[in-house]
Amino acid sequence: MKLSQLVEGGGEQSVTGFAIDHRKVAPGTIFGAFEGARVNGEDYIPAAIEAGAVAVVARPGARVEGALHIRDYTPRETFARLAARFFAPFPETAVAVTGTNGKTSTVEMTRQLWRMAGHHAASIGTLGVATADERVVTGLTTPDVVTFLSNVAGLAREGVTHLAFEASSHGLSQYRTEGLPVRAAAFTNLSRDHLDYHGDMAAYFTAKLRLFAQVLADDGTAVVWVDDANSERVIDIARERGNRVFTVGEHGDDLRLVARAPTLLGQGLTIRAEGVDHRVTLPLIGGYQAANALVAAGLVIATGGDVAQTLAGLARLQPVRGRLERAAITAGGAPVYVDYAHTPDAIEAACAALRPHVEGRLILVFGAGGDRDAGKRVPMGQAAAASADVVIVTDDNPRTEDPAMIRRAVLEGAPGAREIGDRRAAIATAVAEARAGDIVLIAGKGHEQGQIVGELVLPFDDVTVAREVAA
Ligand SMILES: CC(=O)N[C@H]1[C@@H](OP(=O)(O)OP(=O)(O)OC[C@H]2O[C@@H](n3ccc(=O)[nH]c3=O)[C@H](O)[C@@H]2O)O[C@H](CO)[C@@H](O)[C@@H]1O[C@H](C)C(=O)N[C@@H](C)C(=O)N[C@H](CCC(=O)O)C(=O)O
Ligand SMILES: Nc1ncnc2c1ncn2[C@@H]1O[C@H](COP(=O)(O)OP(=O)(O)OP(=O)(O)O)[C@@H](O)[C@H]1O
Ligand SMILES: N[C@H](CCC[C@H](N)C(=O)O)C(=O)O
Ligand SMILES: [Mg+2]
Repeated sequence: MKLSQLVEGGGEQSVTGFAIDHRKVAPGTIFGAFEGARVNGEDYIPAAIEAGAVAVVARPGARVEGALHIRDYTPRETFARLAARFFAPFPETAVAVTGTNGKTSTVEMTRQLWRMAGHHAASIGTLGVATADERVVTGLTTPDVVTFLSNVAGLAREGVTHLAFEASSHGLSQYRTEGLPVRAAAFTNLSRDHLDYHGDMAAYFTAKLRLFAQVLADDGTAVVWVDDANSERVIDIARERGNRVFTVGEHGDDLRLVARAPTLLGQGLTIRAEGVDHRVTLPLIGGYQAANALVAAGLVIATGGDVAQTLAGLARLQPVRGRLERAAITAGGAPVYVDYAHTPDAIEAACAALRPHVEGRLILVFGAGGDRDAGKRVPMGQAAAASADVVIVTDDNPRTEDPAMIRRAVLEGAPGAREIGDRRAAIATAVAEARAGDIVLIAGKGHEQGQIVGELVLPFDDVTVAREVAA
């Protein structure tokens, strides 16, 4: 592709790729120079040009000498749109999911439902880039724009026609997924997280709302979990733009959860759609998993899926890695679950999911991450104290912070809790103390394969450790 084909004023040079990191620039690259949270990418413009950049997308005030300056006050957006034109074509049906909790679960379930309907489907999110056959980990929930668009194009080349991806608030505010037509966008819920990055709840919500205000295609559908206090805002935005709105939940108009009854290994759901009641047994426990399954079904139906077939498919959903995953049974006969709850709301939801199955005590092991929203630590402690019977506070990715200080904040919210910093020892204690009728919940790390201490990632997997100490 020639530069002139991408931008007005561009010359006849060949464009060979896109980069947002000057270290990845090769001859023919278009470089995106953005102000970041850590450094200013504009400082690397000379080095990028030295390495062969033919054009630089940057703010009008940036100094660009020796390459075409593509000027824009929101350079990330322009960069993404140009990159999308370069990387296209993409899968014809792409849908996005945002919300504080439930994105990974929903995109995984959407992919599974599409596959059951015979589509070649993929998902992109915290668990990586996944198709029915393989999974490649990217490290971020919403990868950077170049990684994202090149992967999406790669999926299309492999024959993928249906893609569900997670739109994190960081990803939305950094325009990591712009330029790809989004046929349907889902909202799961909003609660406290990431205020270290966004500052306050209003800014955090605004970042998420951009999915509906700007990213969703003009003729796309907003799929909204209506039983969240913040859903009304999402619906208002979609209506103002003239988008179709598809509501899901106990108060949903399109998929109404009429009844939900926990069974030993799952739950019976009655879902009303187009005036007809569909009864399905979801093979997953917990209200939150029912919610995510319904939103996934909403996305599939909103993009052309058959209602009865899609709802019937819910009965065949496979568990999502690290989300209420049953890891082991203790010698005393208590089941041990691993879950990815790392917000106050998620801790409450994960405990509520298990509560109907607890005859004795719910024993919770969890911690809060370092270099992340410090303000969620006390509320996480409070949620734990209110939802579990025995609470053990431990470490979860202290990163560059002092783990004892993180635990102290969590314990402020859960004064009756025990403190065992070493995560393996904490899990071992919970497992040893559990009796028949109790349930152990290990929260916060889910699928994660490491404990991040300083700059080091020490191998650690809650499921494996639970099995080892329960053996
Ligand atoms: C806070 C945050 O979102 N940071 C991400 C973001 O950084 P940034 O744009 O602020 O970048 P910066 O490091 O200040 O650098 C500015 C610019 O200079 C460029 N640069 C920088 C250094 C250099 O030598 N040369 C160079 O060109 C960078 O590529 C960047 O474009 O862009 C970087 C490049 O794509 C990401 O690697 C980085 O993720 C960091 C590692 C991170 O930890 N992100 C987490 C918080 C995150 O994004 N999480 C969300 C949500 C998680 C969830 O709850 O699901 C996610 O989607 O994963
Ligand atoms: N719909 C929901 N309502 C409340 N809590 C939920 C919901 N879905 C998931 N959770 C909780 O959040 C945890 C993380 O779920 P999931 O990974 O699907 O969310 P996510 O939005 O992708 O998270 P992340 O922001 O880390 O990417 C789950 O393990 C569970 O404890
Ligand atoms: N994507 C989330 C995951 C947090 C998981 C928890 N284990 C932690 O490290 O806080 C984040 O980066 O904030
Ligand atoms: Mg996720």
